[in-house]
Amino acid sequence: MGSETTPTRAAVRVEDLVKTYPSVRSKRGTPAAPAVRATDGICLRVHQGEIFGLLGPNGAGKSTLVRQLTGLLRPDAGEVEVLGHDLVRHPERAARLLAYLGQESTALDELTVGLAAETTARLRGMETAAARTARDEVLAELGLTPLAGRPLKKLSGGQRRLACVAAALVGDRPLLVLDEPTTGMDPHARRAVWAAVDRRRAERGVTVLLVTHNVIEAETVLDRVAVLDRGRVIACDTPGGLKAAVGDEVRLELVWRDRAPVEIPDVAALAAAAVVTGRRWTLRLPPEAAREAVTLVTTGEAFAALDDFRLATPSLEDVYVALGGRAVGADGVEGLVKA
Ligand SMILES: Nc1ncnc2c1ncn2[C@@H]1O[C@H](COP(=O)(O)OP(=O)(O)OP(=O)(O)O)[C@@H](O)[C@H]1O
Repeated sequence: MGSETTPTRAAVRVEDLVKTYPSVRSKRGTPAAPAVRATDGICLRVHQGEIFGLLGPNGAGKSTLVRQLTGLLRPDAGEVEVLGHDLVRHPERAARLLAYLGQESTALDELTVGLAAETTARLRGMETAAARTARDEVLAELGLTPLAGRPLKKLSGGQRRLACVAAALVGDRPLLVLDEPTTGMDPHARRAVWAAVDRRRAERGVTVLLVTHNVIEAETVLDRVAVLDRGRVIACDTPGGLKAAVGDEVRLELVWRDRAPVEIPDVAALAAAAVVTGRRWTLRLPPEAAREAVTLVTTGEAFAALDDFRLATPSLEDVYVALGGRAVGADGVEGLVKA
């Protein structure tokens, strides 16, 4: 008995969640907007203490899903349970269970950074003295102490976002729902955010549900990730598991100095398999074929025309492309990949 592992408790359980935004009738000069099924039968389990990511293209339904999870948007059908509480029947319980950082948060704009954190802590039930201690701790943790007296509306985009993260972190909620929390932040601020999140997970078993477009960040912070597309979960696994699912192909990126030497027949053959973006070619090849391609482009005439090359094992971005044909840039910019 002692050797058996106890099943991890689900912090979040979502069952067959559906939300359709109704159609909007046409008005003079504007076309009618059809109904949109933004979440289409989503089922998810997020374990306690997990950092769980939602990844997917624009309009996939991520924000709609998290707004339903946080009790802000009533689903048409389905179940949402957070730490054993039914949030479809009792959406008012969400405030006690979770902290939600939405994509656009202007509610705190008039307050100073210090007051935003302190007021949020008070609203979450802390006494004044405890709220002030929590405020000072979180501002120090995120490097915001020098900005404590500045109103949020007078900060830069990244600083304001960091102040909103500070407000989300005070008050010790067991579930943090963060919709693109690090947008606009510099690497220093991003690291401070992830260190603060990790500390709460390690010390208090906090669960984190994170919406992100940044696949590189996702690879480094997430325990598991669900990929959403058109309101459905199309894959759910660890980043490693998802990458294994795309096979053992490696990615070869070639950047040509001026133009690719396609008059060399072997280079022309590579071109046929490449995704071409200006001077950059991206190829996905079995390891042996990738080795041959590297030999080809690093010798003779082809090498003279080559500016740079990179060989990499699959990334989450490759998983994404393999799953849906869309690419997400490390900077969060999306585009359709022409196969
Ligand atoms: N209030 C609304 N009324 C009508 N349609 C909406 C509304 N909000 C979102 N939608 C539509 O629902 C779909 C899902 O939108 P949602 O904002 O959930 O996507 P998302 O994955 O969060 O996208 P992004 O990555 O751009 O933030 C989209 O087609 C969107 O146009």
